[in-house]
Amino acid sequence: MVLAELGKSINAALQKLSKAPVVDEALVDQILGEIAMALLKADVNAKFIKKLREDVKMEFKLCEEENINHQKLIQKAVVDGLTRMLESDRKPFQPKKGKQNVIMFVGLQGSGKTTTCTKYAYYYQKKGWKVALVCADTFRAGAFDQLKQNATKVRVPFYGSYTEADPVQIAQEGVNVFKKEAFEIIIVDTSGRHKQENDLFEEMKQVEAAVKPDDIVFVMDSSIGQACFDQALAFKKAVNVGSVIITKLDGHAKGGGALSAVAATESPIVFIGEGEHFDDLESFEASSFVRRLLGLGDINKLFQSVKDVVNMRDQPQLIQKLKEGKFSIRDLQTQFNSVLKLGSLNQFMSAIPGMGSSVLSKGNEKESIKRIQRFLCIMNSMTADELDGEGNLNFCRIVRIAKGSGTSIEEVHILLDEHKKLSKVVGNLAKTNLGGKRGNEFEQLKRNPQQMMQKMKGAIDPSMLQKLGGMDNVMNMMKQMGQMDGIQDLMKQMGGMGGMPGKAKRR
Ligand SMILES: Nc1nc2c(ncn2[C@@H]2O[C@H](COP(=O)(O)OP(=O)(O)OP(=O)(O)O)[C@@H](O)[C@H]2O)c(=O)[nH]1
Repeated sequence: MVLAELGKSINAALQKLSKAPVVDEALVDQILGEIAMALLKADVNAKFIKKLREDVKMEFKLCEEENINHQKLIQKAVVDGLTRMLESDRKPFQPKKGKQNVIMFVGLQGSGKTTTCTKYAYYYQKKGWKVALVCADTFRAGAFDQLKQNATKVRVPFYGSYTEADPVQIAQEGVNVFKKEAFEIIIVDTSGRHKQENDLFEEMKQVEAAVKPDDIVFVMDSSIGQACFDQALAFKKAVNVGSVIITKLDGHAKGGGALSAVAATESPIVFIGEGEHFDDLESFEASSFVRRLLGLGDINKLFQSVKDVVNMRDQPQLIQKLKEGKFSIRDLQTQFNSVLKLGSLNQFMSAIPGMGSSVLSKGNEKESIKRIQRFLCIMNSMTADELDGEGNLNFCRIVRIAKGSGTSIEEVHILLDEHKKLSKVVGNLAKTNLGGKRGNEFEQLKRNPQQMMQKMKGAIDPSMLQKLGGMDNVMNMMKQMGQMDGIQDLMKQMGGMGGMPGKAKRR
């Protein structure tokens, strides 16, 4: 069961609450049973599931008599329970600027340790840190070459040896060299090992003693399932693990093992790996993760992605057009090009409440990107008039565009339909004037949620409202947006991105 399926199963169980005429203890027990089954299938440890059931049940009992929305209450209790499971009491290690932070990576063979070391190096290098890599893996033939190639690709200095067989010596020498050169983050990649390999565990302890790391990161492959707990525990017992990185969450991972790793190591998850590229590393925040898992959307992440990629000063014309409710095929083309700049399309899509069902998010990440690329091919085959028009193309033109782009007539129709839907959303949002001439109106509305709700209800197409997860979800988005800086700019951007299935950008 992949993570998205876990989210779907939990949601399906929760939906029953909203359909039931009466929410009583028996129904709650049945729903919790279904959620427990879904979590078990996703490799979540039975002990945690039991605790979650107890917590949710207690929450329900406390409020059973009250006249409140029980579906919301239980959904919140499930979200909170899962979030608590994924959080550790221990604060994640934060490297200190201007200091020499030594980070040692440990993990099982093939867990993605070497790849993750490089991702970690690249992540900090992009943020302006002086980063270096040391290869202390003398166990696996080719490990040094792999790290060397990776380091070269991301232009991070590296240290290793083809001749020296003692990993402890290499680790120590490498760390000393980079410390002298005032590198701020020195990453030590160690040999991968199995739990049973006592010699290698001993070696890991010696490397730890030699380089005295500021943090030890345990890298765990999310697909190893229920074995996670024991494996993580074995590493924790051997060395002072301080952080966890879960890899391969993009694949057919069950994900539940992540919970076990947190419990066994008593250490926080700091990042998750979601692909083989060096920028497929995402900093981890438990509540965002759970909200995305359950398809509830994560508006903070959405805006961060938008802020990361979209420089609004570069798009004044687009913003002006959006204010006026205009959205041409060329605008769609601009947005699709931005989508491809974002780290991950599906991550971005999952941050938009209710957007999981869009044509652009169907299938896996690669399929979605491919679909966008094909849409871009279609748009590249259009004339300037067609790009700047409103998308009312006659059949002859559609046939010509399909032929010219090497796609099909059906695909051109799908693109035009998507564009039509989006233009409608943009038009409706413009009608609300959320980013328009009377900019202060939004400020006033923000202070009056009831009035805001009425305005939004009238302005948004009912089917789009459903896509956005209903009025409550939209209001939640509003609330979250209200707490953010540059809210009006972001609202304008939502006009451009909004409703727009798949506005991710690839860096
Ligand atoms: N899909 C996916 N693949 C990953 C991810 N992280 C690593 N991989 C792949 O997993 C495989 C093993 O990764 P390595 O980095 O070589 O693993 P390792 O733990 O260093 O291996 P040892 O040196 O043998 O211990 C490679 O093919 C990586 O490209 C991820 O987040 N997602």
